[in-house]
This record gives sequence, C-alpha cells and structure tokens, in this order.
Amino acid sequence: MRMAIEVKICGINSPAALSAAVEGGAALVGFNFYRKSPRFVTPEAAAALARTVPASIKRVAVIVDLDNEAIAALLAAVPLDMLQLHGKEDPTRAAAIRARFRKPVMKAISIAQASDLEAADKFLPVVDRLMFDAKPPPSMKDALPGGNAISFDWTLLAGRDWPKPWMLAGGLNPENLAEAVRISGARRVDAASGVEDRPGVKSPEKIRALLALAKTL
Ligand SMILES: O=C(O)c1ccccc1NCC(=O)[C@H](O)[C@H](O)COP(=O)(O)O
Repeated sequence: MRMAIEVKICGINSPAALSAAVEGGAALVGFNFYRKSPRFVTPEAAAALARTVPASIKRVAVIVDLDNEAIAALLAAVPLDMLQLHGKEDPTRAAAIRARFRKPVMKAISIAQASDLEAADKFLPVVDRLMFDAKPPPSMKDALPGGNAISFDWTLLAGRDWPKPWMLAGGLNPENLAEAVRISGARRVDAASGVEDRPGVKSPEKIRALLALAKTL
C-alpha cells in the first residue's frame, strides 16, 4: 500500500489555524520565528499553541540564521520537536545545531534550477530531513527566505529520491497540490501562503481543503 502524503502546515499563528491543521490530519505544524515574516509568532504565543498539539504531530520551529543563544532561548520557551533551518546555514552549522540541541533538523534548500539540488548531498549526512523550496528570482523585491508563494519547476524532482525524508514546498495550495505531487513524486509536502486568505492570515477552510486533498493522493 502507498504511504499517505505527509503534510506540514507552516506559519501557524492562531488557534483556529492550529485546530484545522490538527483535525485535518497534518503530520507537522510550523511556527515561524523569523521576525520579518508576516507569519512570525512570538515564543510566548507559539508556546501556548504548541502545548495543545497532540504528541503524534511534530512541532517545527522555522528559524533563519539564529545563533546558539537565540536557539537555546527559543527551545527553553517553546515545546518543539524539530528545527527547520531556512537561512544560509551551511552543513557545518547545521551539524553543530543538531549536535548541540539534540533535536531533529530539517534543512531548506532553495531551488530554481537542477544544479541547486546538488546542495542536498552536502546536507544529507548532517540533517534528518530536507525541504526543497522555491528560490525567489532576483527580480522579486522584498523576497523572504521562504513563504513567498512561488513554485519551482517540479520536473526537477521527477524520478529523484534521497536517502532521508524530503519535502516539497513553494507555492503549494489546494488547486495545484495534486499536479505538484504527480509531477515531482513528492510524498511529503509543505504549505504556508497557499492556505491563507492574505499573508499571515491562515484560512481554516483552505487548510482543511489541502489536507483532505492530500489524503486522496
Ligand atoms: O513563511 C515564511 O514567511 C517564511 C519566512 C522565512 C523563512 C521561511 C518561511 N517559511 C518556511 C516554510 O516552511 C514555508 O512553508 C515554505 O517556504 C513555503 O512557503 P509558501 O511558498 O508560502 O507555501
């Protein structure tokens, strides 16, 4: 039997969004600690939400180039199961974070062309998961490190696999998820903007729709 699609709903910042994700069957929920993101949550708000998440669902911290002191403070304040490195962390830094904080680490790799996938090989020995996310084009003003609602060419992943779990991210929504999965072959996916009404405002309806669809793929 085929493994069900695993979904991470990223940028959870309200009880309604969290309930929709939990009840809809998300496997992971992401809390965004990048201050410039419209999805930023304070550690206090994230802690209140994270404490209500069932143990079967992984609580992921999205962090961007944080130093050890900031990561330690975050982990002291918020119950978290995984660290998602979404900045310019290199393999040495990823390995150091994983060793020091003893949490599973997922490294996001920005993809625009086939050669961008080569970075995966360097991270594989030192992380627990990979995420392939869209690299914003240079013309995109005010681009964030992630959460830009843009997709990359899913055929770049077709027929590819890696020896650790990997997720597809970038502009996924209830309208394009089926196509993205069919073309890329991904069995783990992540969505932030595509389940929102506007940047930073999650739509419980869209979260439910994406998760219901994922169960059929
Ligand atoms: O979502 C953000 O605002 C964000 C900001 C800075 C770094 C990472 C960020 N998001 C991380 C995620 O896991 C997103 O879900 C992923 O980039 C896909 O986003 P989207 O294209 O909006 O679905």
